[in-house]
Amino acid sequence: MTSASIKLESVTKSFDGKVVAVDGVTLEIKAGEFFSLLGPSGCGKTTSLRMIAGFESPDSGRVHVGGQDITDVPVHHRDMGMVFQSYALFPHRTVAENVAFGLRMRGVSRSEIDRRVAAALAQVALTGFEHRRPAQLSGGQQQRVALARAIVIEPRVLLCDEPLGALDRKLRQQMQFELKELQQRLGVTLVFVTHDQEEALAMSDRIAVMNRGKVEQVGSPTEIYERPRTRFVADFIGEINLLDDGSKPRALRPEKIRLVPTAQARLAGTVETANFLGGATLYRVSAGGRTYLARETHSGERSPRAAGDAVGLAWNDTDIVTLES
Ligand SMILES: Nc1ncnc2c1ncn2[C@@H]1O[C@H](COP(=O)(O)OP(=O)(O)OP(=O)(O)O)[C@@H](O)[C@H]1O
Repeated sequence: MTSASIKLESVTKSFDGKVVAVDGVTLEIKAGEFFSLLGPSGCGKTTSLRMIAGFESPDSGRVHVGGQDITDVPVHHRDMGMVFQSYALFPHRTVAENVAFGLRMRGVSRSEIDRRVAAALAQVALTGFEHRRPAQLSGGQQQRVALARAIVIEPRVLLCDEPLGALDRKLRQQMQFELKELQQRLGVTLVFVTHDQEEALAMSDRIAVMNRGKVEQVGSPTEIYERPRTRFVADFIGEINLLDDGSKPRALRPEKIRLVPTAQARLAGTVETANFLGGATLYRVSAGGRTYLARETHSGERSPRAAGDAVGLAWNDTDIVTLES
C-alpha cells in the first residue's frame, strides 16, 4: 500500500456565514504517520477531516495530498478510506458484501474482489466471518468490518472519526492496539479524530491539539504532554497545576509533586481528598491558600494517605513548564 502526505494550507470553513468551524488551519501530515486531531467538542476536528475527505470544501485555503492540490477533486476520486464511530455498515448485507462494496463501485473483477476481500478480512482477524450479517457481530467486530471495508480499496490515506467511540473501555483499549498495529503493518497515513486525550497520547506519532477552530500546538505525545505551550493544551491533556504567580503562567504535572514529611517540604498542607486509581492515588492537597493535585504511585493495596492528613509538598523547579499564554 502506498501512503501519501497531507497538507492543509490556511484552511477556513464557516457554516451559515457565522460559525467559523475551522479558522486558518495549516498542518503538514507526513506520509505513513499516525496523526491525531484532538480537542473538545465543537473545536473543528470533524470539519477538518471532512475537508481532507472532500465532503466539505473550504471557504479559503488549499488541501494537498501527496504533493498534489486536491482542493477541487471530488470525494470519489480521492482514494481515501473512511471509518466512522457509527460503523455505517449495510445491515442486510453480509460481511463479505460490505467489504466488497468499494471494489464493486470501482468495477473490479469478481475474482480480484474475492481475493482482496479475503486479504482485508485476514488483516483485521475476521477470516471465517464472511457470511455473517452486521447484527450477528459484536461492536468491536463490526468496527473491524468497517476497517476492512476502508483498507480493501488500498487507500493512500485512512481517515478515522472517533472510530472507537462506541466501544466500552476495555474493548476500546484492545482496538487501539489493533488499529495502531494495522496502520504500522500497512504503512498507511492515518488521520484520527478524537476528543479523548489518553487515546491520542497512546496511539499517535503526532497530535494537533485544536481549540475553537484553530491549532494550538502540534507535536509528539511526549512533547504535547511534557512541554505544553499554552494553558489550554496543558489543561486539556491530563491533570495540571497552573501556577499563576509570575508574569507568565506556569504548569506542573501532578506526578512531579512529591508528598514528603513537612520538615522537608516547600509547602505544608492538608489532604482534602484521596482518589485511589489502582497503582496510584491522586491527591487534592490544600496548601498556601490553594489546592494542588499530586499523583503518587504506590505498590500497596490502598492509598497511604487519607483526607485530613498533614503532608508536605515538594517539587523540582526544572519540572515547571513556562507557558506562552
Ligand atoms: N453542517 C454544519 N452546519 C452548521 N454548523 C456546523 C456544521 N458542521 C459543523 N458545524 C459547527 O462547526 C463547529 C465545529 O464542528 P465540528 O464537528 O468540526 O467539531 P468537532 O471538534 O468535530 O466536534 P465533535 O467532537 O462534537 O464532533 C461547531 O460549532 C459545529 O456546530
